[in-house]
Amino acid sequence: MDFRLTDMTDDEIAQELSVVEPLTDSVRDLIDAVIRTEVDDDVLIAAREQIDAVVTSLRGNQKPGSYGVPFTRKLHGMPYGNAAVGKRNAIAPPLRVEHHDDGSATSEVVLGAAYEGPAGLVHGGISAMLLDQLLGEVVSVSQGVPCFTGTLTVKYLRPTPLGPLSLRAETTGSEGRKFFVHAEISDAEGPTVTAEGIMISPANMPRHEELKRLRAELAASAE
Ligand SMILES: CCCCCCCCCCCCCCCC(=O)SCCNC(=O)CCNC(=O)[C@H](O)C(C)(C)COP(=O)(O)OP(=O)(O)OC[C@H]1O[C@@H](n2cnc3c(N)ncnc32)[C@H](O)[C@@H]1OP(=O)(O)O
Repeated sequence: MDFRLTDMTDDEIAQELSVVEPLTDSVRDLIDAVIRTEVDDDVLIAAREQIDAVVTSLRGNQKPGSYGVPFTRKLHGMPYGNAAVGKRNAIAPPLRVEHHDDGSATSEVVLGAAYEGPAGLVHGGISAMLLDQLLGEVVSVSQGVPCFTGTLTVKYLRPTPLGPLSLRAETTGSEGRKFFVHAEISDAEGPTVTAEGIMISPANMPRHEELKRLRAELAASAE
């Protein structure tokens, strides 16, 4: 993982997010509106012209390549372009993960028309992506080392309806740099999809103690 550092302060990050997150929500709303609109063609054509004008204005100043994952001097990651949780990425479902003292992670999410596979149901690839993200986060945060997905096994128990869903993940064991994790998606009736993951802390990744030392060094150098 690339530990590219940013000098942004907590206040500057909060200020950026206060502007960017509502913009991302508006673009998500736009995606949903385009899927479900039944307005006439002339309204669609006018909408396209307005959207193209917005794109031109945003292209006025762009990063080269992807967003990447900058880290603050407290080694707090900012994966704002991330496909599953990027705060600037309107394609990402509105997923907010909560980490708990017992080492588990949970999320409540509402999936709308943009995440459809079979009619009225969540696309299987979206379910797999959400579970993969949760598995990666639960192990990375609870173990204090960033982990990559080595193997992801997904079992679709029954169709997952669009609408409100609950997600839960926990680490079930470890062997060296390998962590075994379990996660599931549930609707009001119970689990619809389960996943087992083998998440691996790559050999070249800083270990927990090393990360703590790096954080302390960077905090001291920022004073
Ligand atoms: C700062 C503190 C916290 C911060 C908190 C931040 C939050 C941060 C959240 C991140 C959340 C991300 C959530 C999305 C996660 C993705 O989407 S990651 C992207 C998808 N995954 C990838 O691209 C991974 C691609 N593969 C690789 O990079 C490498 O093959 C791996 C998986 C890192 C392994 O590389 P390696 O370390 O060189 O592995 P290696 O030494 O060969 O093997 C080590 C052990 O793992 C086993 N192994 C190797 N590959 C595999 C495999 N594919 N399957 C199963 N076992 C395997 C080996 O057999 C070996 O086992 P033992 O012999 O020790 O029993």
